[in-house]
Amino acid sequence: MPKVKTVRARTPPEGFEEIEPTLKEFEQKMRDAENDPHEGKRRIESVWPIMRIHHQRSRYIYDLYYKREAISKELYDYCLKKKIADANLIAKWKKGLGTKPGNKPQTIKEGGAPYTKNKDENKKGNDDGSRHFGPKFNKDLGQHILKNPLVSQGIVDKAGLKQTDVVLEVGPGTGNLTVKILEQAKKVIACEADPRLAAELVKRVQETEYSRKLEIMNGDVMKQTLPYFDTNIQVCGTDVSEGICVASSSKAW
Ligand SMILES: C[S@@+](CC[C@H](N)C(=O)[O-])C[C@H]1O[C@@H](n2cnc3c(N)ncnc32)[C@H](O)[C@@H]1O
Repeated sequence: MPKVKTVRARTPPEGFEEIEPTLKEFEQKMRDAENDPHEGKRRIESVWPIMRIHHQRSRYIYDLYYKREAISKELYDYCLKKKIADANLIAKWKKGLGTKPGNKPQTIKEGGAPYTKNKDENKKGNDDGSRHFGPKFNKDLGQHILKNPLVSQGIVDKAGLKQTDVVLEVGPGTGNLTVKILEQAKKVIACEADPRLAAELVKRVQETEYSRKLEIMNGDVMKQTLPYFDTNIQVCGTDVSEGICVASSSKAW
């Protein structure tokens, strides 16, 4: 008698049951976002929340595997294969993983950033034992600093700021763009996730005529209760931007 071929659904790898409740929550949020009425909204406004959840779910898997080392390679691969996590997004984040031994560390060189003023004071050792000036960029936070003042000025000019505007700047870094905004606006609320850079920005502006116009919020913008603002300016290199657009859209956008 010929053998009866049975098709068995592949059971998820071990550990899946631990992440399943969170994945179900994401699934529910995604369904809610998809079913949200779209009337009266621009297409991009309807898509933002969906993209945001898509990013968050991929980030969850990425963090579990690469940062927290909490899931196996098998489970990670399964999540990619089942499109629970977006392989393209993860490839992008992986490129920004911190300094690996042997990689050349990046430093902040831009003029005006206080790191370069006193090189001896700022000398720091790297993971690989080499020396460099200033703190390392945290590429996970998309830290690429605007170096060309003409570019910063161009961004501010394009924003068409009024002297009465309260501007929310997300990710001011060391403040190259912030100082240009401060020249044009009534007030800048700058929200920076990296406390080292926020501290540099404080130092840079204190004792200048702009210090009273600048309010610095320390931390992830997505976790803040944002005060009122008229305009949002951001040069953000991370996946938070869609979320911030959503946060901003309820105000001035
Ligand atoms: C591309 S850099 C831009 C720095 C600065 N705006 C400039 O143009 O020179 C992005 C900045 O956003 C900050 N950042 C990234 N994610 C953030 C978040 N979720 N909340 C607040 N700041 C964030 C980073 O620490 C970094 O300083």
